[in-house]
Amino acid sequence: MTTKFDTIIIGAGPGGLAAAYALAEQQQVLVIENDLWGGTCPNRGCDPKKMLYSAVSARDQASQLQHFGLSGIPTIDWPELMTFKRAYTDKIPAGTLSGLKTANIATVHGQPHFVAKNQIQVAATTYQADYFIIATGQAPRVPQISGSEYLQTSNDFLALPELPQRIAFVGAGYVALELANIAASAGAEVHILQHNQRILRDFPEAYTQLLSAAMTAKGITFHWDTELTSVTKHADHYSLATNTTRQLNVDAVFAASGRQPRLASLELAAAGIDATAKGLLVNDHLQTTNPQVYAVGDVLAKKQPKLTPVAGFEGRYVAQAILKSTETAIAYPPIPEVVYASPQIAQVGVKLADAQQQDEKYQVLEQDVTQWYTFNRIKEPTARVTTIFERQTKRLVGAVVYSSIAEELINDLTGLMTKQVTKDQLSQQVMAYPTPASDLAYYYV
Ligand SMILES: Cc1cc2nc3c(=O)[nH]c(=O)nc-3n(C[C@H](O)[C@H](O)[C@H](O)COP(=O)(O)OP(=O)(O)OC[C@H]3O[C@@H](n4cnc5c(N)ncnc54)[C@H](O)[C@@H]3O)c2cc1C
Ligand SMILES: NC(=O)c1ccc[n+]([C@@H]2O[C@H](COP(=O)([O-])OP(=O)(O)OC[C@H]3O[C@@H](n4cnc5c(N)ncnc54)[C@H](O)[C@@H]3O)[C@@H](O)[C@H]2O)c1
Repeated sequence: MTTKFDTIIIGAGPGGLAAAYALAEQQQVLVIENDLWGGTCPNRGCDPKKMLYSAVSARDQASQLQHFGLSGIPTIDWPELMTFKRAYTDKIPAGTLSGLKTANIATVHGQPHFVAKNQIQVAATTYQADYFIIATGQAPRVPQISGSEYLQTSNDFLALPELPQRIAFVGAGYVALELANIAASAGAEVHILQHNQRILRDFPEAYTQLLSAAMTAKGITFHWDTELTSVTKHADHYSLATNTTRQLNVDAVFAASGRQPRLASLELAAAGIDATAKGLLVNDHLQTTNPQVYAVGDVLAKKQPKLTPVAGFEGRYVAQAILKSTETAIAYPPIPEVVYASPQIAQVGVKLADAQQQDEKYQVLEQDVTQWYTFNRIKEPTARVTTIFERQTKRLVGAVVYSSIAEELINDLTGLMTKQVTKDQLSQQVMAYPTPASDLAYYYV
């Protein structure tokens, strides 16, 4: 049996779904998913992580305000926190599926593979389309070492019914730091094994050092220059051997050393699509080496950060390209990145290291804002904001924020950057006071 659609989308995460809804107004669209409808972000990523983080950030605020009107630091009840998380995540797959059906988008659950340039097969059915969009995202990469079968991933962490007492994370990127912070706040003994001496390699080192010091002060142990070489299971714990003489005994160990594109089993060669270990190769219109097949989201080999809003932006762009309502190359706006630790680190636009190397082009304003009213009111131990301006135009082109309210501030700064708002224009706007936004003019040169 062959069934014909205008566009077939593989993967029902934020990227695939954004494209599906944008196309469905004018096209017959099929979405194929082989796991959870909704994808990583709402099921096993951003959203459940941040539900756990809600309790952590409330606890952080309470501990900062000890002796400033609050006494007693709340404790985190892990099983209750997980029930709170599940009340959200359990509804995602069915809710996503019903949204697709309401929008008249056809759905198939199963494992697809290409059989020709314009045909894909799921079980016994072959589906044909004018266009395809691959939006299959990434999966955690698990190091292939002796005992790797005992390594868990972020998927497992976000579903832990009980919090293990002693936990190790391998890697010191987004996933390791955010989950380690949650585990430590909830009362676990936490170890981070990092193969070099650098956390969050894309963020400025001066800021990441502040974060690793804050996490160390919270009781998290960083094992620098440490590579996990094997995991051995014992009756009631795991022992971790490393390249150093140190051996570590823990109750759970999580691989957080990066993610890899989910492409196996799609049989890309049958459709003439090229990929590397980093993901699908696309041109600046997000077409793969088969021009009828587009790709969006985390599955791309790209320099932009692999984040939910980026996947959604790409999904909407590809829908426009397929509907012929745009012929121009994709133009990404400034993309804010936030690491939800305690505190948060956020950045957007021109990287601080690049700006510092090009003094003739950029003016950098670095401010320790700890004593400013906004941060003092909530007793932040340390808060920093750096803004970067293009000298010639005086335009705000980049920012870095280290604070528990970095997520709000970086969005405000990203909005100003995207709309190219000058200091004079900003002074024409009245902000509610006192709020983080009412400080914005002070971040301008
Ligand atoms: C722990 C964690 C926390 C995160 N936190 C944040 C955050 O705070 N903010 C943020 O912006 N980003 C965050 N991210 C990243 C974010 O989840 C991704 O950028 C986003 O989900 C990418 O969307 P996508 O549609 O490209 O891929 P995905 O969301 O991964 O969706 C891909 C879909 O394709 C399906 N699929 C895969 N292979 C096939 C196949 N062969 N056939 C059919 N279907 C297939 C998958 O099952 C999945 O449903 C986090 C990620 C993780 C792991
Ligand atoms: N807040 C957010 O927006 C958020 C949160 C979580 C995840 N994410 C997304 O998910 C992606 C994946 O996150 P991640 O933390 O898994 O990856 P990452 O790339 O951020 O970090 C990987 C870490 O593993 C280390 N590493 C790399 N190779 C290794 C090896 N062979 N052995 C040991 N360690 C090794 C790296 O030095 C780094 O510390 C992020 O890049 C981001 O796109 C975003």
